[in-house]
Amino acid sequence: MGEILTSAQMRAKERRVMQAGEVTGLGLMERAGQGVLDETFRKFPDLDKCKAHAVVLCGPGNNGGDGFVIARGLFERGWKVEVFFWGKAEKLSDDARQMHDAWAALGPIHSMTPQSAGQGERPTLLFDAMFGIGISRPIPIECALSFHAVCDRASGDKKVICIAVDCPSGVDVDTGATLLRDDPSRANGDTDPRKIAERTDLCVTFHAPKLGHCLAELGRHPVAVVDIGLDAVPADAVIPPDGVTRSIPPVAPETWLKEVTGLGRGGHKYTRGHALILAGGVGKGGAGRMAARAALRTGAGLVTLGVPSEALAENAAHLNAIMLTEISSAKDVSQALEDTRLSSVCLGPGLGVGMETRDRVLAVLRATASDGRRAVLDADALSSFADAPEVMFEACHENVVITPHEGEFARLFPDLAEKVRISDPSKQGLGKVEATKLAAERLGATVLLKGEATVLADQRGASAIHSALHDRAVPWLGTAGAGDVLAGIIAGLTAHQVAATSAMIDLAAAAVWLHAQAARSFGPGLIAEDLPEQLPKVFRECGF
Ligand SMILES: NC(=O)C1=CN([C@@H]2O[C@H](COP(=O)(O)OP(=O)(O)OC[C@H]3O[C@@H](n4cnc5c(N)ncnc54)[C@H](O)[C@@H]3O)[C@@H](O)[C@H]2O)[C@@H](O)CC1
Ligand SMILES: [K+]
Repeated sequence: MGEILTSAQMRAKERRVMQAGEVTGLGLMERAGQGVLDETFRKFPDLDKCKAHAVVLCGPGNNGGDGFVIARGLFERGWKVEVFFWGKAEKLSDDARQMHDAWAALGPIHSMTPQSAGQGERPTLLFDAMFGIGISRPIPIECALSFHAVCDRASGDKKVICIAVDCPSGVDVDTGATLLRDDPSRANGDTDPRKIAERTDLCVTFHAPKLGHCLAELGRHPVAVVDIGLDAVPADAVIPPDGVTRSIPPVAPETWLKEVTGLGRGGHKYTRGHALILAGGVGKGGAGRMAARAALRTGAGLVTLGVPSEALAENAAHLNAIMLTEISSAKDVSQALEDTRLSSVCLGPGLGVGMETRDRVLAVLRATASDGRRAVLDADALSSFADAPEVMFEACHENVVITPHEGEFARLFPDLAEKVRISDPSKQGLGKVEATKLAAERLGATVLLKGEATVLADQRGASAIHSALHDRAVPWLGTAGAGDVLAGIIAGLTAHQVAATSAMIDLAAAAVWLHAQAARSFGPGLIAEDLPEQLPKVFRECGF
């Protein structure tokens, strides 16, 4: 699939497929409930050896309808099932009502309160079918407390396995954050009982992951996606292609990588381009050298490191295949870039924060503004504009990518970063994807916001998420200099002539994937210097 949807896109898709007469709401609900059960038994194969006892918490919307299907499915497997319901049967949608009644013919439906839910023996499984993608405000506290009451039942010695139906109740799937009420007595909402996502062991969603499933806040537990028959209508009949956030890597990463980067297509060192990396002064050149090495390992035909005159000797002692040139000022930058064989530029790592760096960035942006050459701005190149981000926005163009971490992002886009911290939708909070898209629009270029979940967006509205979570987690990538290497990989990929027709966001996404793949391939103990050295193995594994 490779697409990540918003809740609105998912609803649009459901409506369209139902209108086309391909499925009914009832059919979707049946498949959804059965799909959750199938995934649960697949992910926890020893369940049949456990005590066959489950609790299902059903809410007032269609998420609750899925819960009644799950209850029936478990009953048919011979499980003891307790169902608690929050809401009124007469207010349920027709579909959920039918599922409610089908369960009522098999077993009792208890009204959901923390007291009632806390009675009895701890079950093996707890299904959270209280609220799904339909919430717009924090969930009732009684529902959250009922969930915890089941988990904390006194009798029983095993931890309850918690399965979230579509999403943990109370989570805004567009942002991945739990919707909380402003409560001054609770600092940062840390102890708000509505944060039930932290107790979730598996989340089973439908058709495609939603944005929040791929972001770190919600993405701490595994997410399974089940097919409920919505592929009958092609996605592009419903959602404009650039409106869909793409999942990186897509289903066939090797083919995608070849297409986007042109790597493995042959050529010689000149067609593979020439990357210029600017490095800092005496004793500050390590970051730039690592970026340069990464650019060379990524396949740039030639790489030149530009350093101030006083740092030439130090760098000469470290470099062999990488060439060295003196760049001591913004004027030198402009002069160097008069050589149009230099096809990409990377600056920021180790450059130092200040006016000098700012002038160099502006010189690069001017020189590359209209000739298709690519520029990567990272680290100090970004922080140098903290006082006047609009100066950078003004000079940026579509062949630029900026690669901030959250701190650098907040320096350039303080208003957007602030909104990402707001979890109350009535106060107009923003998800990380939306914030990155707005930043890219403001910048007129590609923004790559680094993190466990890296979010990319460009000036045309395209977006993508690379989620290094669960089975793709690489915590050891959080090491000094790893960001410098990423900037270098982008410079290497964008230097190639064959990559000239690829959009910046695609090349940046390919770089993020290669970077994480190199870290995964090396494993724990990784230091940034290992990353470029690991790339040949990654390329070999891709079949280049
Ligand atoms: N045909 C469909 O639309 C399908 C929907 N499915 C399920 O349906 C879910 C979406 O259903 P709904 O749109 O009914 O939404 P939800 O079931 O997520 O919840 C919405 C219900 O809760 C109420 N509500 C929302 N926020 C509340 C709050 N903070 N406090 C109290 N009540 C609140 C709403 O008034 C509504 O009754 C999906 O997550 C999925 O689980 C699946 O069955 C697949 C098919
Ligand atoms: K749920």
